Amino acid sequence: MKVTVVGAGAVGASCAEYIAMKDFASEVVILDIKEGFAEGKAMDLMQTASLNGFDTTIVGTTGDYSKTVGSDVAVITSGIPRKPGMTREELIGINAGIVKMVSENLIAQSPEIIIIVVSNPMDTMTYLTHKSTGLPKNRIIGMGGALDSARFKYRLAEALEAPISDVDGMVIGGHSDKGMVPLTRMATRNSVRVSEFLSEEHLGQVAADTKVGGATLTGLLGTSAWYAPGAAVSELVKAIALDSKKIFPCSALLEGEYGLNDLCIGVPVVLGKNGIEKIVEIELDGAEKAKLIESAEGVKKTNSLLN
Ligand SMILES: NC(=O)c1ccc[n+]([C@@H]2O[C@H](COP(=O)([O-])OP(=O)(O)OC[C@H]3O[C@@H](n4cnc5c(N)ncnc54)[C@H](O)[C@@H]3O)[C@@H](O)[C@H]2O)c1
Ligand SMILES: O=C(O)C[C@H](O)C(=O)O
Repeated sequence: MKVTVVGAGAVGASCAEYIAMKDFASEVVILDIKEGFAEGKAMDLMQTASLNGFDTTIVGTTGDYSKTVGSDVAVITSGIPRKPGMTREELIGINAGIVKMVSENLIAQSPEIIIIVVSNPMDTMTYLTHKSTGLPKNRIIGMGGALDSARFKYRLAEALEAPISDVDGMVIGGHSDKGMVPLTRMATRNSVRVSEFLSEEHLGQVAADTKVGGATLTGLLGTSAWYAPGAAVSELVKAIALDSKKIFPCSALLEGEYGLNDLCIGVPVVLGKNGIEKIVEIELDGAEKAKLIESAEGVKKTNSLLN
């Protein structure tokens, strides 16, 4: 499997590192516009290969898309991150132009490519990629829910004082501070609903902390996070590479599912060699449905800013 990562910044480099460490890809190409930056990141990462025990070849390039030819999967991380106090939605002005141009360049070299969109505001950037490229809907995937769910599990484990490996849970909805929908009712600790252990108030706090997970880290770091985003992307790429049919919440183009149309938003999907192999419609209760609809309204409002 050949993977291209566009953007050699914090998230792009982290994606490339985790993909290489998991050792399922033959080649990772990192592309950036900053002269020499991707080449430097690729060389530095290649010098970890004998230490970390992987055989993936990592190549860097400054803007030469011919190096990406024949990629099976591309990850778009190019664009600006937010600073403390900003929302993801404020990034649309600069990032929309970048994501549109990058996706066109990728497809010109690799017509069969599967694209994973990471740049923010991610749901709107995923929608833009659908609208501007016309690729089949299974081949454009937005990464947000996998990260938000990892943060949800972190917060649940903290509240439960339990190991994270004992905890399961999922976040659907838009990848935004307000739009995320952590499914607290369905979250479990080793198959037992977490509501058996945590009060409604405590679970409400877990959900609130999960929703501002990205903003909290941006406040601490001065720029947005990269380790968990990179790890989340690597899991999606791995599921495609290994055709594993695992379920992740991803931003997918909806055409009636969940009663929603003409937007990309986080819902559970089955990932395999064809990208999104199935959108899974789970039974939501009234409150969860209402939150998802409100989240979709927020995403559509941001989509309306695309020109
Ligand atoms: N979806 C998610 O869950 C998630 C998680 C973390 C970050 N993000 C988003 O990912 C994006 C990248 O974040 P980061 O922290 O890596 O930023 P960063 O500034 O560290 O890196 C961005 C890189 O993109 C490059 N770039 C800009 N224009 C380009 C172009 N036209 N072609 C190729 N490269 C280009 C820049 O030179 C830079 O190296 C941001 O928009 C951020 O909000 C999304
Ligand atoms: O918070 C951000 O702006 C980056 C990313 O979407 C995240 O959730 O870490």
